[in-house]
Order: sequence, then C-alpha cells, then structure tokens
Amino acid sequence: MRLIIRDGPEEVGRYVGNYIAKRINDFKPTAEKPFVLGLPTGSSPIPTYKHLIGLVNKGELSFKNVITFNMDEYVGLPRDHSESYHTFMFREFFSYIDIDPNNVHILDGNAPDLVAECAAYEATIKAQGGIELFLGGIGEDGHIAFNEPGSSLSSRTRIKTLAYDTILANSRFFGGDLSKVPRMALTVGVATVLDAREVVVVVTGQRKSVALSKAIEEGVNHLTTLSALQLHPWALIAVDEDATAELHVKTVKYFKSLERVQEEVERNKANLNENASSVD
Ligand SMILES: N[C@@H]1[C@@H](O)[C@H](O)[C@@H](COP(=O)(O)O)O[C@@H]1O
Repeated sequence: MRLIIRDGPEEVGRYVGNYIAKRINDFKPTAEKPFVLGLPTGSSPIPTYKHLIGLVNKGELSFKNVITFNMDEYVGLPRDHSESYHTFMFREFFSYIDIDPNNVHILDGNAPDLVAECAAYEATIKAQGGIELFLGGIGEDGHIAFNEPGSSLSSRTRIKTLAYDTILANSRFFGGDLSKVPRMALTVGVATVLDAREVVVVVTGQRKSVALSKAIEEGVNHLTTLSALQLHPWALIAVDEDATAELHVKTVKYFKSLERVQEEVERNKANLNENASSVD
C-alpha cells in the first residue's frame, strides 16, 4: 500500500485527479475496451472531481469510453432527492464531463427487489470485465462505501443498515435532522472493492485521522473496513496533513521518504530513456 501526503484537500484532489487521468489516458480506452471506474460520493472526492472536470474542459481527458459504477446509494430516498447519491453524482461531476449517461451505473435504492438489484449490480460489474480502478472515501469510523464496522471482509453488494455514527455524520446533509437520514443503504461489499485491479482512497481532515491510523498502522480488522486494503496488491491512500494527526511521526516520515525514492527512480528512468534516444 502506498500513502501519499499532501498539504490540504485541494492538493490531494489535484494529485488524485492527475493520477486517475493518467491511468485512463495510458489505458487508451475505446468503445470495445472501455475503462471501468468505481466512484464514491461524499465531500472528500469533490476536489478530485473538480480537477477532473478541469482536465476534461482543457481537452486533456475524456470520459467518452469510461464506464462508471458508484459505491452506494441510500434506500428509499427518491432518486431526484437533493441528497440521493444519484443527484450528487450528476450535480458534482457527471453533468460537467463528456460521459455517456448510459455508461453510468448507480444502485437503485428504490428497486422493488433490493436483493435482486444488488445481485444484478455485481453481475454487471463482472460482465464489464471488472473494475479497473475503484476510487473511494471513508467514514469517520473507517468504513469504505457503506461497509460499516463489523462488515464481512468478504462481503459483496448488499443492503446494509447504517451505523448510528454514520447517521449522525450524514445528518449534516439533511439540515441536521437525524430523522430525515435514511437508515439503510445499498453498498458494494469490501470484496467488491478488493476485486478492483487498483484501489485509490481519499482521506482528508482531522476527523478521519483515528480511522486512518487504525487502517494502516494496525492489522486487518472488520471494525475498520478500510484496513482490508492491506490485502490489496495495488492500493493507494491519498491524504492531507490533517488526516495524519493520529499517525506515528515515523509512519509519516517513512511514507514521505518512500515517495522521494520513487521520484528519484522515475527521474533516473526518464534520464536513461532520454540518453538512449539521443544515442539513436
Ligand atoms: N457512504 C459514504 C462513503 O462512501 C463516504 O466515503 C463517506 C464519507 O463522506 P465525506 O467524504 O463527506 O466525509 O460518507 C458516506 O458514508
């Protein structure tokens, strides 16, 4: 697992936005071979979405051949409610990029058969060849998507009852009225996220710092579902300085030094390539 530390949420958004753009561009997606991207909601990914929108506007990135799957959706909230994740995604991202709305997949929290809806979601992901890169955020208790503490680390897309802390945290989007926050959600499982070929998670703000330290400094534990990322072969967590508040100083120094060494390796590689082409 790699940990990338930037000064604040904007810098994290720029880093992650550029990272995703490079992955999509390097993939060279076509209609026959689209790039399959998993996406989160929440305030944490907004700077990333803003940066990606900027790249699309500058002509440096296109979502024409990108297929998306969102992580989760509330159960029972009308699709056009201002706080449904469907509304969120179009308001914050999809309306400003060149994605084909037919390529957008978001769980339907009002489906008549929610169990069938979840099974169909897993099947559609599989039929698209799996998710290339899953972008995620976390809750204050370290949940990824809506995989609340105690979720099975082999869980798949399913109906989930929300933890009281999550209802409390999310009440800020419902005018602070706890009674308006849905009690249930549909969410991809921990195993659905781990199945992606690459996972990138954004963690910003001091209120996420305890969860971050549990997830990366302690063992894999279902009480902090983000920790399951330790089992993933290609995972990256991008955080701001505030989110590192509970990490050991040596952990922060370690990951910062790793990034410096990595930059050195890439510089040397670029120089080697340059020298090789000047010999030609
Ligand atoms: N289900 C979502 C998560 O996917 C998201 O990561 C989390 C954090 O939101 P924020 O980034 O606003 O802190 O909120 C909800 O619980």
